[in-house]
Amino acid sequence: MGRRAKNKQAAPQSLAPANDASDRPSAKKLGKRKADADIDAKESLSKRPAKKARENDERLQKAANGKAKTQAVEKGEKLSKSNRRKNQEDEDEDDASSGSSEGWEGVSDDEDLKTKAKLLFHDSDDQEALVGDLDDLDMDGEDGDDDDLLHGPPQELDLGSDDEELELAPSKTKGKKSKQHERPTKIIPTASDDSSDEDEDEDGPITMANMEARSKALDAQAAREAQLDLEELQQAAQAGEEDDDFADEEDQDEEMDGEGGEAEAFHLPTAEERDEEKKAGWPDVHTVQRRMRECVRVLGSFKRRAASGRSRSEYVQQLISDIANYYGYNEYLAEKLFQLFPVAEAIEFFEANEVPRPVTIRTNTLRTRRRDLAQALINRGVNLEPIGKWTNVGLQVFESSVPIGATPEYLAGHYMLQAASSFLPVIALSPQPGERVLDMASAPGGKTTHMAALMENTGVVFANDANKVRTKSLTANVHRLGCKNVVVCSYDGREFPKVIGGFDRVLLDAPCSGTGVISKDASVKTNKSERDFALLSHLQKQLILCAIDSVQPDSKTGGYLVYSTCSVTVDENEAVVDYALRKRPNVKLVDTGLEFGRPGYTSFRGKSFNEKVSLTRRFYPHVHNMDGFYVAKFKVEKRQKVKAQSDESGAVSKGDGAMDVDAEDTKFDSDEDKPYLEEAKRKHMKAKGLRPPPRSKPAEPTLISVKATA
Ligand SMILES: C[S@@+](CC[C@H](N)C(=O)[O-])C[C@H]1O[C@@H](n2cnc3c(N)ncnc32)[C@H](O)[C@@H]1O
Repeated sequence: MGRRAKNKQAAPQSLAPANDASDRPSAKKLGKRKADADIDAKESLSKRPAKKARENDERLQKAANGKAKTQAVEKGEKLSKSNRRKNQEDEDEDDASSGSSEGWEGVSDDEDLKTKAKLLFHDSDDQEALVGDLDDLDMDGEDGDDDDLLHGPPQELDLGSDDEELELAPSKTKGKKSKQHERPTKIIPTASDDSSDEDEDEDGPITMANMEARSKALDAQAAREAQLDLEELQQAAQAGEEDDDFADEEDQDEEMDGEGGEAEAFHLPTAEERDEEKKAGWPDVHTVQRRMRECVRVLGSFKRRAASGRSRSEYVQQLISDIANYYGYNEYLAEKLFQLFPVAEAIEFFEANEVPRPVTIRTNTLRTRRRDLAQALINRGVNLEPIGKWTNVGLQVFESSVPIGATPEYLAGHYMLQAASSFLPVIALSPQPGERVLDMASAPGGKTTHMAALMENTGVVFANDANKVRTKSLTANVHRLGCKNVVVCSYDGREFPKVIGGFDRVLLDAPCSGTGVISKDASVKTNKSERDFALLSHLQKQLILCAIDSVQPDSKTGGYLVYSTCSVTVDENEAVVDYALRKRPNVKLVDTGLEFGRPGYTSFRGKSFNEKVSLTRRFYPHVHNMDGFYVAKFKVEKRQKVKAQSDESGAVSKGDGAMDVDAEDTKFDSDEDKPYLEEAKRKHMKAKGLRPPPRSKPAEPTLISVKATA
């Protein structure tokens, strides 16, 4: 348990811009934080984009006064996890969104899958490695985390999950009167975000009558926000390097501290000192905070601020080590996540993982309309608002006097409790009425039921999940929501398209590490190792090839695959997509059609990916105030086996519009992952005090699809 995790659980964070113009890090949070709790609380609020700080200064001040009190108490104490949760509940009596995911988790049983996978791949060379992998997962099972690994993060699965579990979800506001003006942050900034408390009172609660007008106002506000963001970005670009501006502020702060005689010169521990410190026990939380702040500051302007003789990597190492300690991650994962962002932004990401995401529901349009649902829930004392203009079925719940997972409307299937990020892959896939669609890893069915609704209960959705136990909650949700076009089945996804193929569209919401949903399942912080990522990536690569092969390229209306995960790591996202592009030249990436999200990486730490990977989209808790998520959309075209033909001049040409596809080259390539898997296994054995076998000789490099150009 990290210092941060022990000591602090803030209220839901700043408003998150939905447009890409504002997809940049806001003020450098940690750098601004003082150990002083009051200031810390204010700064937590200051994470709002600068324009909001300008426009909402008064409102923020008010809010800060309230929050600072609570946080001051929290800061000073070391709380156990349960105490922390309790504290959060008390603190958030007025905060309907916080902590509500607790207790929704579906616990899955992977026995079936493991047995099945062993049977399935017993005969196949390609799959041998996988059988080994699953055995390895068994070893992990000793640590109790193989369930996650095989079945994806439970918290992602919770969000549309089992009824009983939802009913357990505590309503933080039970018995409290709905107070529109005290609502927490929202996923998308809207008109009311920028209005003062008085404005909000004037607007009053949402009713059926004013909902449309309110929606329009939200859209207009979002457009204004986008414009402001753009202006801000332009100003920032003109003003020069942001980090330096920020650092200057810090310098001033420090000078002031110095005047008060409080500032001490910062000493970056050496590697030996760090080791000693670890043995002796970590320094107090204030020291760690200060050190992190200093490291961020120095790394923001290294040449100017670094102590002489100290390298950048020393600061980075210290910072990662402190992040791991402070937020409670294993160092491997802390480093992996840290590497995804610029330094100051990384801190924002880790901070965001300490804060619950807003509670959101998806209207089931098979049963009701959003405005009718909203009105019915408002009448029950639920305080809610449309999520944003990018979805016409989502509602964000701010507070509720009834358990949101047990209202008559919920039981009648009028809505699904579902994370906003989970809407995205379905919006991207955009299944059409009358189509044949496969949801390859579908339990507990949040996305399946969304697709069934978009298809207006026509056509057919094959909802598959390898885990039989989990298909029970899937079936329950399918029934509750009145989906009549869904066929539930339970195969290992890697059996498709042998089981059945020829789909107009396929969704592969892949089993993943869950690094995007750490705020819901903190166990991810410590139970994911290098080996897990290697195994998961391997499984995801196998699944994606099967998903591609299950799409009907001739489909008159579709021919699409959407690949998604609730993880932010490159191994599970861009690397998998890039692999699919290499192995299946008959697919291409297309625009997801999603209005926001950051582009996928085209290069990352020395690895280069297909440049079209920038069409894929990344979503982050600290940027979009939704779970970390990744979405890629492929168009599958006809496979053409065209051998290269030399023209008369001897030059090699391809057939008209054809791709070079060689059956051998496009099989799943276990060899590609083999070294990583082996290395991971060696490390695992070493960690267990076992002697790893000698490294096998690296295989001769193989030629990939180069027949035409050879
Ligand atoms: C991220 S969850 C899916 C969530 C689901 N799409 C939803 O929206 O409710 C991943 C799912 O993959 C399933 N799974 C794991 N390995 C699988 C495999 N080899 N084939 C098919 N499904 C698998 C897990 O049981 C888990 O339910």
